[in-house]
Amino acid sequence: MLGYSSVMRHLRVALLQLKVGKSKQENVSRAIDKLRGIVSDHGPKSPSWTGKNKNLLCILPECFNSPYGVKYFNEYAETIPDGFTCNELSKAVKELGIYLIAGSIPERETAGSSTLYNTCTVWAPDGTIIGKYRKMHLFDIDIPGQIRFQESETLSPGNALTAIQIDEAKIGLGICYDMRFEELARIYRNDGCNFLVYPGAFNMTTGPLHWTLLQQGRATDTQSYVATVSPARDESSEYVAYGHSSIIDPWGAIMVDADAEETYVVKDLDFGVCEKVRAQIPISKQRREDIYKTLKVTF
Ligand SMILES: NC(=O)CC(=O)C(=O)O
Repeated sequence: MLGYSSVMRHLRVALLQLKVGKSKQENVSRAIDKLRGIVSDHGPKSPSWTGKNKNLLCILPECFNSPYGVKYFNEYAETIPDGFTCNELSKAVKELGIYLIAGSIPERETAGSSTLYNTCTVWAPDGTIIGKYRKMHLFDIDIPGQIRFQESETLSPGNALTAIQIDEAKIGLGICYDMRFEELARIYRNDGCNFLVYPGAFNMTTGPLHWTLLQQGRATDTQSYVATVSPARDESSEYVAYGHSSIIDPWGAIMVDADAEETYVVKDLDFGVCEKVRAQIPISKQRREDIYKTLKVTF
């Protein structure tokens, strides 16, 4: 019984920090080629498979089929699940036998509609979608002289949380700017999640300051694993992504940081660690909901 539960607690996770360019077809086929490479080196039939894992979960970056910029979203948007990108992903996960959190793509609500979202789809090895999440907090910031970005000029916010179960991992989804909102992570934690996944594309202003700090914060708050997946840094693009796709463990320690170039990283996550941290530092039982609820904010 002990052996069985320890087998089931491990999930192998691969983050693909993809180079994203202007051709949608090339972006999608490049992602799928890279996934083939990951599966051949780290999938269940590879020599590196530990025997502890049941499944391989691969994760793509935010906006992996389109340049990240408000002027591109309408041109690149597709309906889900019948657009080009979803068709290709469905075939790929079936061929490769993997779970896939497909970063995000610009989504058109229905054919002919002008309503667009920044949307993450989650795929099972049988080629079906098992989750869909629309970015809830839009990235609208203005730091004079550094960066102004207003996703709300072309995108609408999603209004629903999405959690999915893969083996022992209960995964709460967010996209990039969502990581700044601790309430979202708290709701996922309260709902039993032990893994938070944020495809993201921070930039060269906010990335060095906040990217790792926020992930460590969310991991420490929720005593969960946190993974982020960014596009690779491309100094020649209009929006320069920070890179540094990472996994943070439930203690808040950095397990892996992919730096800036196109690459992938693979880690085996043991969800027994969440239980240990939660038992040893039992903050979720020590929360003073009685005070938080009645506290009058006077400022
Ligand atoms: N791109 C984003 O959604 C968020 C970001 O870059 C930031 O919060 O900084």
